[in-house]
Amino acid sequence: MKKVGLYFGTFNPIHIGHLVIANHMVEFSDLDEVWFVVTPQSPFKTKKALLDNHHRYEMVYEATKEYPKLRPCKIEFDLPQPNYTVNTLVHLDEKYPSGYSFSLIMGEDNLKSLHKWKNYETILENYNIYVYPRISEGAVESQFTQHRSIHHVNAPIMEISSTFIRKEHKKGKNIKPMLPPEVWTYMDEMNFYR
Ligand SMILES: Nc1ncnc2c1ncn2[C@@H]1O[C@H](COP(=O)(O)OP(=O)(O)OP(=O)(O)O)[C@@H](O)[C@H]1O
Ligand SMILES: O=C(O)c1ccc[n+]([C@@H]2O[C@H](COP(=O)([O-])O)[C@@H](O)[C@H]2O)c1
Repeated sequence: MKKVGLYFGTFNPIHIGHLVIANHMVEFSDLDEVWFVVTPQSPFKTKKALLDNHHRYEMVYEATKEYPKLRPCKIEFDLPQPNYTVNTLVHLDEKYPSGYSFSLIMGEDNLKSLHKWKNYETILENYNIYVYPRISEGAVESQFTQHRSIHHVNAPIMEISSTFIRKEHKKGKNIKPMLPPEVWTYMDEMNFYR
């Protein structure tokens, strides 16, 4: 049975914060692989400045191609939008009926809003969630603090965001060290976020 951690995000673009977390999860938890699930439309986000799905996927592909345990995943491209994670999980279980066991990966910031996710109780009943630390406001709801499906992994804190990268790149600042080199090259050649 292959244990797969699903790391959902818009990845607009993927940056080294994402990559460090995913690699840490795969090296220091019982997960065998991490799949970056590129989300066309996150339920809590607007589509502003959102690159086409295929470009975001391509950047995830470029960022992960030298890491055999990290993989890009486009399963949500053909699912209804906005993309509710619970629907995607059902779809993945149908597509991979045996040999795979899926879990979620999320930052502590997302755990703080998990009670607003569609059918979050169903998610917790059926899937484990691996949580990494993240600096953020607010508190984790008490229902989640001792939950049997929630596992904390002490990954490094990397406070980089795609929003910052897009904004500062547009202003002409050098944001190259925050991106995997292949992503920087692709983004630069394609003139993204200018
Ligand atoms: N530096 C980081 N360290 C750890 N987790 C992160 C980091 N940046 C984003 N994440 C988390 O990774 C997941 C995927 O990231 P996503 O691309 O959706 O967000 P983002 O990088 O914050 O983008 P944006 O700034 O465009 O909102 C989200 O759950 C997000 O909270
Ligand atoms: O299913 C939901 O209700 C739901 C609500 C908010 C976010 N999500 C998922 O969590 C991912 C990260 O969310 P965000 O807003 O931090 O980018 C996003 O890409 C979605 O796949 C899912």
